[in-house]
Amino acid sequence: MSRLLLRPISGCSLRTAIPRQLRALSSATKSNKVRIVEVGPRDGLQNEKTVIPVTTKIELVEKLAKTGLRDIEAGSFVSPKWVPQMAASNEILEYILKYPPQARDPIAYAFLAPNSKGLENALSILRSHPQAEGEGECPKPTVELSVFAAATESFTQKNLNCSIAESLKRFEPVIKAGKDEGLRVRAYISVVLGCPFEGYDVDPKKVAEIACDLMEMGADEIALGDTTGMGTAPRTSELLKAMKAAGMRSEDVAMHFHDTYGQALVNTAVSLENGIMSFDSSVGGLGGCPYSPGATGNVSTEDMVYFMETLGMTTGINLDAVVDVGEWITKEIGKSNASSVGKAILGRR
Ligand SMILES: CC(C)(COP(=O)([O-])OP(=O)([O-])OC[C@H]1O[C@@H](n2cnc3c(N)ncnc32)[C@H](O)[C@@H]1OP(=O)([O-])[O-])[C@@H](O)C(=O)NCCC(=O)NCCSC(=O)C[C@@](C)(O)CC(=O)[O-]
Repeated sequence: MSRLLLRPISGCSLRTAIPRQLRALSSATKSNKVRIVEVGPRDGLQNEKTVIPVTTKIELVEKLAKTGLRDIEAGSFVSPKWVPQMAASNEILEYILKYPPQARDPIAYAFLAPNSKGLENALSILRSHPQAEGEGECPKPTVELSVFAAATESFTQKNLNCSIAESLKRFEPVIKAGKDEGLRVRAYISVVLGCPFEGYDVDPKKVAEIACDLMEMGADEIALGDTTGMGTAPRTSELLKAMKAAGMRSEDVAMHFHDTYGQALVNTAVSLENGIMSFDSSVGGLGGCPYSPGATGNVSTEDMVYFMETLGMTTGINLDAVVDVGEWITKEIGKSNASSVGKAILGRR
């Protein structure tokens, strides 16, 4: 890895600018198609203190849908007392079902649900709004559900007001009902590489054990959350080895890196080397978890797309279009654009 240098040649398109040695990493993987899950409308906005109008959130989803992204996490059916910013998620889901955003490819819109109440709120909307066909050539969108566990007791208490065991007991019927409804279900595990309350002392075997439990309950995918951004390359590698040793397949795992310590792309490279092909990111680097003090945003989608494409991976995402969305949303909510690639491209225009 350390021998791989990123030196795009000015004036060339990204694909032709990729130095040959950089292709080594992508050719080490089975396919060069990588899945990027945009979490900006949910993880990116949930921690904002000023109320963001639902019209802005919908506009964000619509703009993202036009960039080639095929997975967009659009909201969260959690208690509004716990996370007030996500209170209008019902309106976002209703809008998506009634007026599917214009998109070239089918898009999966994901919503978090921490318990049966969240699930029922989401399902009642899904049942009362039969999904409209996409307009014209636009394909029909799908809706997915995400539950969210954590690897430490302290974080689980702060985030879900219960123990790890209780949270898993709650998720079982949520996952089952989601699957019975024909929905794809993602299961997050937070603080897998560091906890704001318990520090670096997170056992990779415990993470793998929780992952296996969630898969046995019927989850389609495990998203490993480095909520605090405390992950490092060796510890990411150790975690993924523990997942493999527990029988988890790399195709069932997605990585969700926050960039608080600037290690997200290094950890992404380590994950690629371990066969992971699904990564979360947030436009403009928006984000932070309300129950992880000091945690900043996810790695930005702009940086992730640039990183992947310069490795010779295919994302299907129009980088320039994402850069525009990142600049628009950060201005709209009065934040500075946290994407290095976004700022660099804007600076060169
Ligand atoms: C799970 C609870 C509800 C337990 O919270 P609780 O207070 O123990 O719940 P409760 O069952 O006692 O209910 C309390 C009140 O909330 C209501 N309620 C209960 N459930 C819901 C619901 N689903 N939707 C709407 N309302 C709900 C319920 O009806 C009741 O209302 P009241 O009678 O007082 O008027 C709470 O802890 C909660 O909502 N937590 C969510 C916290 C959260 O959203 N955190 C951020 C997402 S996780 C994350 O960001 C990490 C991730 C995924 O990005 C990955 C990573 O980076 O690591």
